[in-house]
Amino acid sequence: MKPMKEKNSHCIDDVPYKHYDWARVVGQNCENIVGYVPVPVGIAGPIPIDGVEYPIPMATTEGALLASTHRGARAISMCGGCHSVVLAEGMTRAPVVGVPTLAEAGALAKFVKEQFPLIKAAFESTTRFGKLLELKPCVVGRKVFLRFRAFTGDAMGMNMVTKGVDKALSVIQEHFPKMEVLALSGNYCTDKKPSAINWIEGRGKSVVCEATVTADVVERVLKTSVDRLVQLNIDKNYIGSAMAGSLGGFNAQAANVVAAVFLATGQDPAQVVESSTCLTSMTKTETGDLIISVTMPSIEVGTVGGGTGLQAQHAMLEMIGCAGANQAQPGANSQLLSRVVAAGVLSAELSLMSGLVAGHLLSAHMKLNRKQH
Ligand SMILES: CC(C)(COP(=O)([O-])OP(=O)([O-])OC[C@H]1O[C@@H](n2cnc3c(N)ncnc32)[C@H](O)[C@@H]1OP(=O)([O-])[O-])[C@@H](O)C(=O)NCCC(=O)NCCSC(=O)C[C@@](C)(O)CC(=O)[O-]
Ligand SMILES: NC(=O)C1=CN([C@@H]2O[C@H](COP(=O)(O)OP(=O)(O)OC[C@H]3O[C@@H](n4cnc5c(N)ncnc54)[C@H](OP(=O)(O)O)[C@@H]3O)[C@@H](O)[C@H]2O)C=CC1
Repeated sequence: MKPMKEKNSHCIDDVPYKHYDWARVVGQNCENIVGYVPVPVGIAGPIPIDGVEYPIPMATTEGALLASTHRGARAISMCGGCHSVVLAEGMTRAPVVGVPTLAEAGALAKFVKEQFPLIKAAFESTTRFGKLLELKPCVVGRKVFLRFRAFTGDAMGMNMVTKGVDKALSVIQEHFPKMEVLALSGNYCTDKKPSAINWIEGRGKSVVCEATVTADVVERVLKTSVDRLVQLNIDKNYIGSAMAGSLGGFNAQAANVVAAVFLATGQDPAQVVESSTCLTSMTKTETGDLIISVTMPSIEVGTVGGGTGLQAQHAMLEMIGCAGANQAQPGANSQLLSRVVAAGVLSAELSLMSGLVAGHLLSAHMKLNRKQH
């Protein structure tokens, strides 16, 4: 396959297109191709996560972001690393269907709960790896939203789940012949939009990551104090975000790391919306050290499918040690990637919050994020 370079060459001469594996791209990743847009990629860390060191690959054009994440990772590493827990996982898809009466809407909601095994079997007949975990109905007048939640192994799972849902709906329709599928996605999923449902119930991987950073390292590496960090976390990430009416934005810069790791590892960049919802917590221990954690209920990542098979993105996943499908334990690779994302966010939160307390944000960005003319 040759890209459409010649056709549009009057305006896209500077867009590179050579030396790219187009055969892999076509039919999976892009249409109307004119080339590719190179984005610089760097590596923060490594950072020990649950006793093993991992690099954090990040693609970005924001100078100071890698330096900041690296500093946070270094401070955490000096104190023994971080710990993570994947609390839950499950990709969701919620079609909206219409029925002729409210009574039928109620009956449908009851049916999907009572006949879950039947629906699960239909869903799982479409995939080797997908496992339907839950089906939550939401009745609004004569419309019913059906939020399917499934384990998707090492895939992020949107195609997989949508395929399974389509099949499940055809089985439900046999029992509700007047049911009309209005759309395979009814926004109650919720994919690529801010929503309280993902923040409260989770989507993709729900991960918490924590580290204890000694007061000495806070002072030497981060140039601030535990007390000042804890206080700013309350003022900025809790009170400031509350006053702004924030939805899952109780953090300083989670989206910075999520976006950069997503680009570097072939994730769907639009899912940064919900994947970067995060609450950053900071407390002081009895011995005066800092406990910092990030709680991230909807990290949507995969190590197979999407852009994860592209050469450079695959190489980044290989470097972490989670490329492709985990044959021994499907899902273990994508879980590891979600923990690396959370550890990167933890590092960046620690460093930016320290930079803000110390008054270094502007000077760091003037030095690393703007060319001196
Ligand atoms: C820039 C630093 C790290 C300097 O930090 P520093 O403490 O002055 O630097 P240092 O020279 O003393 O070095 C300390 C460690 O930082 C790292 N480090 C230091 N410099 C580099 C570098 N050039 N390249 C790579 N790593 C670097 C490195 O790990 C080093 O240790 P070493 O390994 O040398 O022993 C610090 O001032 C900082 O982190 N500032 C905050 C900047 C930041 O977080 N920017 C992120 C984007 S802000 C944004 O987009 C979101 C925002 C702000 O709008 C959100 C909001 O509303 O809050
Ligand atoms: N359809 C939609 O509505 C949306 C699609 N997307 C896009 O969907 C794509 C991602 O979809 P996704 O389903 O993740 O990927 P793919 O569509 O690439 O499908 C991945 C498939 O890989 C197979 N597979 C092999 N090994 C494993 C393993 N260990 N674990 C899991 N699956 C394995 C599975 O096949 P099998 O199931 O046959 O067993 C799985 O369905 C991205 O490009 C994203 O941008 C994003 C948002 C919405």
